[in-house]
Amino acid sequence: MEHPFDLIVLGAGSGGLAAAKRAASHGAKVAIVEGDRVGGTCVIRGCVPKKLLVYGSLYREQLEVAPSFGVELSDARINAGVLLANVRQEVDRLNALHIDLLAKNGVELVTGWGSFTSPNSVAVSRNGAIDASQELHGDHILIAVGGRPHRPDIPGAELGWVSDDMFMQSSFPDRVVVVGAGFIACEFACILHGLGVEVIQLVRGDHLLRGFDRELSTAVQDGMQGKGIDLRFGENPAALKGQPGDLVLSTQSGERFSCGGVLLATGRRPFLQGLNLDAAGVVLEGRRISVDANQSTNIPHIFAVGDVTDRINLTPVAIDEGRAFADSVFGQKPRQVNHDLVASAVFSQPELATVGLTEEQSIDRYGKDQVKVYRARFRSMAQALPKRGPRCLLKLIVDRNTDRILGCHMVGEHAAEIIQMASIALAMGATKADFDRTMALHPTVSEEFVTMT
Ligand SMILES: Cc1cc2nc3c(=O)[nH]c(=O)nc-3n(C[C@H](O)[C@H](O)[C@H](O)COP(=O)(O)OP(=O)(O)OC[C@H]3O[C@@H](n4cnc5c(N)ncnc54)[C@H](O)[C@@H]3O)c2cc1C
Ligand SMILES: NC(=O)c1ccc[n+]([C@@H]2O[C@H](COP(=O)([O-])OP(=O)(O)OC[C@H]3O[C@@H](n4cnc5c(N)ncnc54)[C@H](O)[C@@H]3O)[C@@H](O)[C@H]2O)c1
Repeated sequence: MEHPFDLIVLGAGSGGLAAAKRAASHGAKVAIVEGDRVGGTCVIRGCVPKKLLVYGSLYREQLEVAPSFGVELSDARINAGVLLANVRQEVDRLNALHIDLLAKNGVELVTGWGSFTSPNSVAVSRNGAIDASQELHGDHILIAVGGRPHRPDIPGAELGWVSDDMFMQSSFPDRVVVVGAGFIACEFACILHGLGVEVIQLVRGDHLLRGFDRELSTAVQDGMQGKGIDLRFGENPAALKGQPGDLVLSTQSGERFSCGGVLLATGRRPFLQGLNLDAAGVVLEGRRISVDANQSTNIPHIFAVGDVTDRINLTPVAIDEGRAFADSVFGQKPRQVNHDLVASAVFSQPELATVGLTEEQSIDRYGKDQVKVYRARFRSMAQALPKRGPRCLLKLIVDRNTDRILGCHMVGEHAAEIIQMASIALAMGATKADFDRTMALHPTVSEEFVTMT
């Protein structure tokens, strides 16, 4: 069979775009198939529009404390509709930019949903119909189809929003119930609260952000509650009733919450619908496509990267996996991705960022006696005049035997920016003595990291 493409990429999101452009730069003939908008989750309905909403949602508090800095503002009003429309405009600009970049890199964009017809061929469908003229053949195929939000299995779940829907609203109602305690639930609870919405957040466990350093998640929790977000622990959703704009969410404990909208932020799952993996012989591990350290599936010329592999579901990870695949297969530069030291942030308010092992993981791995924890908890100088706002928490986890920093964590202003830089030090194997030798930059929040005793 003829193989006109060296590579067919399924999905033009973070991983697929990065892989397609890198493979083309190595001289490969590449087609990328996208059923929705080029840019994928991060650009269209994830990181980018989310962070823009975070920026917008920070203003209300800044305006509230402005008088303590001598700035008198009257008649300030929040118009979430304007913010949402501006965010969508920026998303449109980035979508066009990514389409343009594909053309500039010589990657052929095929619009439609890809579906395997054999291990080397993909049919493309548009509006539910397969375009027979567009069966693509490729020597290599990369599956980069990402994930989708997962709704809980409760009656009326379809009445709730998932994160995708949040960006398409024209305004937000006065009262919203957020279900979940992970990244998306915490980020949107804070965005909505910042935009003046009354937020009730239902958490099925007893704390937010499971899997993060416990002390840090408690600091976020205290900060969010301090702002007025109504956190309800031990609450499981049971049913959703009503109509758009006028909903009642009942919980298994018998509570009923009336609200204008419900955000179901209850996790994401790999999006495998319509891929017809059987025709390619690709096997699944549970709900994800499992790959080896070279991003290869059980079929040697079929690879997968990003959220569909459900490893670390973050944009920079998907991008690096895509590029490592392309460098290895088409660039004669074999390399594997290091998934061990991936910094991450929750853009909640207060913000949390982290790199390396949590205190709990360090103790599990090395034992309590070998782990020393340094922490600083304080109100930052930015809060001195307003006399309000959550406290910062900075934390270093150190291996007593080697003095190496195992984890560096922070809740507070600019946490993500600070931890991004700290992650370089950790990747280089920094010790506590290295941090201590570093002169503090004063007055900053992060200087505490180099003065902890
Ligand atoms: C609300 C939200 C906020 C986020 N914030 C952050 C953040 O701040 N930082 C961060 O690092 N990560 C964040 N993420 C996670 C990040 O967006 C993902 O990890 C990343 O986009 C994964 O990239 P991907 O290439 O695997 O998949 P995606 O970006 O999801 O791209 C997959 C693409 O494949 C397409 N597709 C699916 N099936 C087919 C098919 N059969 N044929 C053709 N095309 C197909 C889809 O339409 C999609 O465009 C966030 C996610 C969400 C939902
Ligand atoms: N800042 C960032 O980097 C960022 C932001 C958003 C999303 N993401 C990525 O997207 C992924 C998905 O985010 P997410 O927040 O949807 O998932 P998550 O896994 O972080 O959180 C899901 C939450 O839903 C709860 N939950 C699940 N099923 C439930 C049910 N039936 N009833 C009640 N609660 C239920 C879980 O207990 C958990 O608190 C993240 O893991 C992350 O990789 C990253």
